[in-house]
Amino acid sequence: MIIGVPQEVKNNEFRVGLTPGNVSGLCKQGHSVLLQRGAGTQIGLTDESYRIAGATLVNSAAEVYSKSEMIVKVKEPQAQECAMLREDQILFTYLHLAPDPKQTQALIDSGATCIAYETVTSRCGALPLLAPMSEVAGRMSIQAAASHLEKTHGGLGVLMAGVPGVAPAKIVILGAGVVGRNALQMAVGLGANVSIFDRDLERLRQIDMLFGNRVRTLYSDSLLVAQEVHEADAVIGAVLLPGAAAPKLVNREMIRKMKAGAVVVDVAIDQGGCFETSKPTTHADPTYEIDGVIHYCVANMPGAVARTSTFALTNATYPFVEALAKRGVIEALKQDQYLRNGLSVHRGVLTSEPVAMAQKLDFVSAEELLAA
Ligand SMILES: NC(=O)C1=CN([C@@H]2O[C@H](COP(=O)(O)OP(=O)(O)OC[C@H]3O[C@@H](n4cnc5c(N)ncnc54)[C@H](O)[C@@H]3O)[C@@H](O)[C@H]2O)C=CC1
Ligand SMILES: CC(=O)C(=O)O
Ligand SMILES: [Mg+2]
Repeated sequence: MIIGVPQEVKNNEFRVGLTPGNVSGLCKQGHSVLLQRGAGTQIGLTDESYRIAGATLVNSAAEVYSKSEMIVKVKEPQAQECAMLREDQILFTYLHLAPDPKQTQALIDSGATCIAYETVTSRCGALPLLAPMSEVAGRMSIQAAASHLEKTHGGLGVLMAGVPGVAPAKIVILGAGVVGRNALQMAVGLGANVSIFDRDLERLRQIDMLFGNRVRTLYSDSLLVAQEVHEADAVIGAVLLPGAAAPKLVNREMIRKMKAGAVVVDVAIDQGGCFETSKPTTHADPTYEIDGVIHYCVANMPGAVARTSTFALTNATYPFVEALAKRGVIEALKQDQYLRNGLSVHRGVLTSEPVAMAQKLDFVSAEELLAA
């Protein structure tokens, strides 16, 4: 198979879909890789290292898209990228379609087969291609909160850890999944006063066993969320209903009642965000203020630590790239129900039920469509 890797075009996005090691593995199996020149240069993955691994370097994204049978990338395709997709092509990347009707329509119109990293599942129902970036973003969320709590960044002027005689910051984490648990680990490490919410009691039990009374585990009840958010110095939004639009746990009224200079970091922004006041921001301009509360809503947080993130992401995605290249998309999807859970759009048909529900569209399940 001819596999194409374009350079990412989203704001301050320096991750790459495949590493030189991945390229070498694919070429040894008889596949060809077309890589846009410069795709990894910014993170120390030189064109020369890709060339030695076996990639053919091309000058433009247009050339990658026009000659490849499968496009492997990182972020959801931007409008100019959707326009280059073809009917017989496979797109393997993050999509985050639920809050994005324009991209959904563009992918349907393209006729391509589009598989979303974020809804591929594992045997136990986890999200193995989302998890590594959630680990990165979860850890970064506390760095972002700590930095924006500083006065020079518009914050309250609070040191996350406090000092002897002065209390540490109060951090509230909404969601105890991968993002939430990684945020928790960092916040506890810094000595913050942390509360974490979820509806999954098993997750809260595991946290309780690990952290004991250093952390408050709380069931996600709206009154309790309102009370904790009111008292918080920083709130991390980390909830997810896989594939669907994020539930809004914090409304405008709750934001208005927060302290001036408090910070909200809405990691769930890629699925529409869990604060009513959230809107996507970029690394170039990561924050805005509403009712005195600093909002950090960067939809590609791991892009800031793109070298770490590229290796973490491709460690998880590469086995699926191999399977798609070896078997072809139809056989790979038929043989692997977990990969099939990632299928979102196939030859002009939407196959994701949560996206269909979020956008009031029709869908056909992947099973039904592939059997036809
Ligand atoms: N902004 C960015 O750069 C990045 C964003 N993300 C996003 O972060 C979000 C979280 O991802 P993960 O932690 O991997 O998901 P996850 O599935 O591991 O965890 C989500 C948690 O939310 C909980 N939850 C659902 N509804 C809830 C409610 N009403 N109240 C409390 N908890 C609730 C679930 O029980 C689950 O434990 C996703 O939207 C993901 O796409 C992930 C990586 C990077
Ligand atoms: C998951 C995601 O949106 C990201 O890594 O950018
Ligand atoms: Mg206020």
